[in-house]
Amino acid sequence: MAEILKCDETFDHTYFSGSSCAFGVFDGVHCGHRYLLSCAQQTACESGGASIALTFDIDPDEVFHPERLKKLMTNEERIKALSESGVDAVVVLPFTKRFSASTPEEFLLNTFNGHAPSYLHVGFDFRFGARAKGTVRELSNWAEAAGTEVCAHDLASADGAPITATRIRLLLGENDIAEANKLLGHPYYVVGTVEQGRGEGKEFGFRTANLKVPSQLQALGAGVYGAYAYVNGRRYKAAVSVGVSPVFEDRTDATCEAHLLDFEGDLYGKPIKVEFHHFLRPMIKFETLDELIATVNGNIAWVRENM
Ligand SMILES: Cc1cc2nc3c(=O)[nH]c(=O)nc-3n(C[C@H](O)[C@H](O)[C@H](O)COP(=O)(O)O)c2cc1C
Ligand SMILES: Nc1ncnc2c1ncn2[C@@H]1O[C@H](COP(=O)(O)OP(=O)(O)O)[C@@H](O)[C@H]1O
Repeated sequence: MAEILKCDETFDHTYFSGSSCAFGVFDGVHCGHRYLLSCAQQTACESGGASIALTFDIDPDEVFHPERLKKLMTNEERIKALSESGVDAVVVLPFTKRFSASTPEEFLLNTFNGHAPSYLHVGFDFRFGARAKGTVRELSNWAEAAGTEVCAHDLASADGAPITATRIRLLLGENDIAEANKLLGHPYYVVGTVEQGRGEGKEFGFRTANLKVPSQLQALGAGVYGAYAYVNGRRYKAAVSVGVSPVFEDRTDATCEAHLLDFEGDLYGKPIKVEFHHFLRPMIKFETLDELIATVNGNIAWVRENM
C-alpha cells in the first residue's frame, strides 16, 4: 500500500523532484486510469524516481456542479484504491474554490512549487485551472521551461470504445454488471453502514442488511444481484436487491438490501462492503407475499450454487 500525502502547508514539495506523476481525478480507478498509472510506474522505473498518483481530495464537480454530480466511488475509496494500484505514493491536492480559480500558470506553480516532476502523464483531454482553461498545450509550455516531459495519452479502449467513468456508469445503469466490472478491472462495490429497516425480513425467512446509498453514488440500475458482502474482513455470498422495494415503497427508504448467506448476528451500525458480480433479474412488484418469498428464496439458492 502506497503512502498517502496531503499537499498542504506541511508538504515537502521536493518530493516531486525526479518523480513520474499520473495526474487526474480517477473516479472509479478503472482500467483506463490503471493504464495511466502503469505508464507513471514505467517511467519511474526507467528514471529511478518515485511513481505518484496526483489527485484531488474531492471531485471538482462537487464544487462546480453538485446537482449533476455522479460518482463511482466516494473520495475515501478512490484515494484508497489509488494507494493500492501499485504506485509509490498518492499525493492529494486540496481542491478549494480559490485553488481552482487560479490561472493554469498559477495552478502549476502552486502545485509543484518549483519542484517539477520529470514525467507528467495525463489523458490527452486533461483540463486544469480556472474554468478548466488549461489544456495539454498550456501544460506542455510550462513543462518545457520546468524540465518536465508531458506524456499525453489516448484513452485506453476496450471493445472498440474508450474506457470512461461515464461509459461504466451507463453500463451499471443498464444492469450490465459483467461488462462494467470488466472495464473497471475490479468488481463494482458500494460501502455503507447497516441501518434499521422494517424488521419484516425475519418473518419472511431471509434477513436483509439495509443500506442507504447516497443518490450521487446510485449508479447501479434497480434489480437483484449475486454479490459478495464483506463484514469485519470476512466474505459472505449475498443476494442483494438494489433500488427501493416496489412492494414496500411507501414504507422503506433503503436503496440496497443484502441477505448474507450463512451469516447470523447483528449488523446494525456496522460498516459493510457489497461487491456486485451477477445480475439476476429486475425488481418485481409482486401481487402476493408468498410470490415474493418464493422468488427471493430462488435467488438465494442460485447464489449458493453458482457463486
Ligand atoms: C435477493 C432479494 C430480492 C428482492 N427482490 C424484491 C423484489 O423483486 N420486489 C420487492 O418489492 N422487494 C424485493 N426485495 C426486498 C424485500 O421485499 C425486503 O428485503 C423485505 O421486505 C425485508 O425488508 P426489511 O429488511 O426492511 O424488513 C428483495 C430482497 C432481497 C434480499
Ligand atoms: N444473514 C443475514 N443477512 C443480513 N442481515 C442479517 C443476517 N442475519 C442477521 N442479520 C441482522 O438482521 C438485520 C436484518 O433483519 P430484518 O428482519 O431484515 O430487519 P431490518 O428490517 O431492520 O433490516 C440485519 O441488519 C442484521 O443486523
